[in-house]
Amino acid sequence: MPELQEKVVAILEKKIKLIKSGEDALYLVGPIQLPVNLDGETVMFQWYCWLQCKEVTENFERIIEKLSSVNLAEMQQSSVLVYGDFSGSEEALIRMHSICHTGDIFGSKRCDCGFQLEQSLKMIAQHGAGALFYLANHEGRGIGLFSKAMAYVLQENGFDTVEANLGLGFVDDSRNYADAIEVLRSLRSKTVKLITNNPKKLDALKNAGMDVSGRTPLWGSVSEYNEKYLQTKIDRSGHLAAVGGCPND
Ligand SMILES: Nc1nc2c(ncn2[C@@H]2O[C@H](COP(=O)(O)OP(=O)(O)OP(=O)(O)O)[C@@H](O)[C@H]2O)c(=O)[nH]1
Repeated sequence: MPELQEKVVAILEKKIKLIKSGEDALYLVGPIQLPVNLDGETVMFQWYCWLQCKEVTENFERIIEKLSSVNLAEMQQSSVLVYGDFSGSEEALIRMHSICHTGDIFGSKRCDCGFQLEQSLKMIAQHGAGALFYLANHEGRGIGLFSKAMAYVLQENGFDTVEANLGLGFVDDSRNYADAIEVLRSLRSKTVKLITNNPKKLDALKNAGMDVSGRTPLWGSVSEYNEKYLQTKIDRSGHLAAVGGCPND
């Protein structure tokens, strides 16, 4: 093996972990220090990214070798930002955040995603220990970005968010949390509290056998742009309204 490659493998081997997920492998790389700007303050998170692969091996050299020939930029990879003593602390707050190109990146006010992303990082840091999973294959509640654009066109023509997904031949919500749960399991075995208004996320964790102590709701402010979207979440998607309604609260 050429000297440069040997050096690369020696460094990376110490930072890669194999996690089995059914028949497949999840390769988790990290922790990597990530200084994040939260309201002008620099908050240090530990960042991990994972890759799902058919090949299950602890010979990480093989995985590293393959990277440059697989066009990973054309695919989606998810990651997690961890704060504090995540494995050891008694109480940890977690957020399973579904990617939202328009809300998280552009700051669109049609949804509450950008607000929830920033706010949950602040809540985790304030709490002292926790993790935000950024789930990159969840765009549009699982329909993908192009289809979400189509759904937005339908919404501009009177459809609500659920009708738009159904009208395009999708189910309302096809998100899967299995990978993220495996990664969570590898980082923490103690109880977690979930930041969400969505009971399906709680169920996904509980059904996978995770020890979930409850949830912390997170609603932003209502505006003329997101009013219908937020109301549809409560009326049709089963989200728990800001006041009452959740036995875990
Ligand atoms: N199909 C569709 N997806 C949307 C729309 N607006 C936001 N999203 C996606 O919805 C996902 C976020 O889901 P939400 O239902 O807002 O919230 P949640 O994640 O289920 O629940 P919380 O944990 O309470 O935030 C992200 O993947 C967004 O890309 C929309 O109008 N149509």
